[in-house]
Amino acid sequence: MGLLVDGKWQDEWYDTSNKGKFEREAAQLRNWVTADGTAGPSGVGGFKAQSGRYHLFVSLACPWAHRTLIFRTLKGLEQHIDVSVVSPDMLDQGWTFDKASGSSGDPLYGFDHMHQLYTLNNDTYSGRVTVPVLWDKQQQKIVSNESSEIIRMFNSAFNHITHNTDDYYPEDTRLQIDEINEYVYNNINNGVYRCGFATTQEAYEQAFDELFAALDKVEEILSNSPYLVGTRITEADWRLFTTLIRFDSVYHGHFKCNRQRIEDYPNLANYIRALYQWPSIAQTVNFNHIKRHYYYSHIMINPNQVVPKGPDIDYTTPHNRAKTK
Ligand SMILES: N[C@@H](CCC(=O)N[C@@H](CS)C(=O)NCC(=O)O)C(=O)O
Repeated sequence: MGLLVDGKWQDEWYDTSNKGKFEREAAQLRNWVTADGTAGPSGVGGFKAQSGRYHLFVSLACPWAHRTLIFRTLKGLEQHIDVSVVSPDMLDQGWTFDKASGSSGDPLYGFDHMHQLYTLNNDTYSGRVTVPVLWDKQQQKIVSNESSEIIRMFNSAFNHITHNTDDYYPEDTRLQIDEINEYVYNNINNGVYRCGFATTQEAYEQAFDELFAALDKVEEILSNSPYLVGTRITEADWRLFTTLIRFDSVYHGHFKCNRQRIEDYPNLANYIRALYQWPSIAQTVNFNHIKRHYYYSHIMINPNQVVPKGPDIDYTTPHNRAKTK
């Protein structure tokens, strides 16, 4: 685990010097692929949607990268955007393309490490080397390393190429989607990390209480509504899903999020199955990479790197949720 400082790799754990709290660094590379190549809400223009031009780098373990894989599948972008998978083991060199430990390798440059891609993009980059990364093969540049924005690009920028007009961020519910995203991000998506990476009892307990209050709240919402925002599935559901699917296998034990499991929430247990069983979604979920990454890479938390065998949860069993697109 480490970061780049002026383009040089340094092996360093997260800084929790603010009262033991884990504070996630904001993603820095924020350009947008758009249908016509004009600039998006941030960054510079010049990234026009074209088949075969962009490459997605992901970890199958990472919940943020998982969002982008889900949107690539939902929006029929598989033939238009290739993917490389990093090894689940993120140790002193950060993410690697080591095929022996489960990476698909780097087909573009044959790099060994993800940080080499970041320094190819900018040889004086300072910051964390995170996945996902959306790479522009034409300009040899990182378009974006922010998953919430990559999924918005995938949602609409390539529609004229794929003719898939499914919309997971519909105009009429954007305000509600943004509002629930913010809440779920702070308390659940990032909330589990705030529990797991806290280095004081106080910081952990605060994150823990906020996490379970938020899970109670989404359980309540889902008792009255098929999805987080009304009757249609939206990006808010997919963003929640990638945390829920890792919860019982990893966050409950490794990150000490153990008041209860997702399986113990009646609505969430059914909802997680409805999303898991959504066409082509199960193939984006890899429990081997998920468990291996967290338990083997976070030596600060699990110094002996032993990966638990359980739990044994079957997400293919029937659920009671209506299926409405
Ligand atoms: N804001 C980013 C966060 C991505 C992120 O933190 N990814 C983690 C993997 S789950 C990572 O690459 N961490 C490496 C590090 O922090 O050094 C996004 O949503 O895309």
